[in-house]
Amino acid sequence: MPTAASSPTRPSAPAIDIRGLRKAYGPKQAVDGLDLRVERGEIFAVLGPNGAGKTTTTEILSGFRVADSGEVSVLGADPSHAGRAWRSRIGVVLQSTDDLAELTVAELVRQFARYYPHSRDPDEVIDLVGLRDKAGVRTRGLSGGQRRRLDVVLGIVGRPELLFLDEPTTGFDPQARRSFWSLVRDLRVAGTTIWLTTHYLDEAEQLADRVAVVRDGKVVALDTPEGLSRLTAGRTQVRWDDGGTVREEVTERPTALVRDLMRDHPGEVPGLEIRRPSLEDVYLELVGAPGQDSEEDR
Ligand SMILES: Nc1ncnc2c1ncn2[C@@H]1O[C@H](COP(=O)(O)OP(=O)(O)OP(=O)(O)O)[C@@H](O)[C@H]1O
Repeated sequence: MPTAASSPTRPSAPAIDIRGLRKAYGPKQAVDGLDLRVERGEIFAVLGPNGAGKTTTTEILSGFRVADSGEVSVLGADPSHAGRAWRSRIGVVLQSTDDLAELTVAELVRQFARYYPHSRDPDEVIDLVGLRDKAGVRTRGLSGGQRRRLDVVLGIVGRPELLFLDEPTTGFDPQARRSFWSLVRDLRVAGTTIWLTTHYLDEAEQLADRVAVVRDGKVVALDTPEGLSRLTAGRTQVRWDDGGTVREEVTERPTALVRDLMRDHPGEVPGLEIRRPSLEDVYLELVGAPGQDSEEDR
């Protein structure tokens, strides 16, 4: 574990502090004035659709890409100028790594472990993600989901204080996702701060202490998963058949509305449906429903 001397960040300082972050690719503003603060020890999810700017932000925070403007502090340092000691304190699982395909899983993990001063036992970490029976297989022979699990091993073998996971469970089957989630929770219990980007709502809901919903490079909502769910509170859809026409009202007082409908319709209210919007409805409202034009498609 890092000593106080190797860890210049004050315990109360955030793990990540982002102010006014911007990054464009030509005319495309991928990150458009992002402000975020991630506390130490939390699992922070960045949830958004394809093209929302999640990968670009993660690459800037982990020192793989330089921002156009804004201030970024990660474990007390500017990632674009941070050195080897800083890098040994973070773990990164970016999308689509394709390195050293001729090495076996065990050889690659051992090689990575040597880069870090306080690395974990390579065999133990390989076990942890269920790749023990693939330890002797060349990495190019792995399936997509197995390769992703190997990426995760490479991200955590250095025992990072802060772990970046960019859409880590893409290509996982449901069982692998569940065991990955439990691994992430264990890492948090061990004190690791986790930055997790995802476009899976259930993943953010299951894992995150707080969730930033991003769209077009901006934060459109930031709260705990429960707080985001509360955005649906007080909004109930009541539908009924009004002489052959389907009517719908969104109301904070569904009981009163139904009472009025019962008065107008002695017996059954035709086609009565009452529905509270789910968290998914709220998310789609925030980021735009599938198929709806986003900046990416324009
Ligand atoms: N190297 C690049 N050159 C040009 N445009 C890019 C580049 N990388 C990303 N973009 C564009 O910037 C926007 C944000 O992309 P980014 O990959 O950061 O989003 P994302 O939220 O991670 O999406 P995904 O979930 O698809 O990975 C997109 O419109 C993307 O097409």
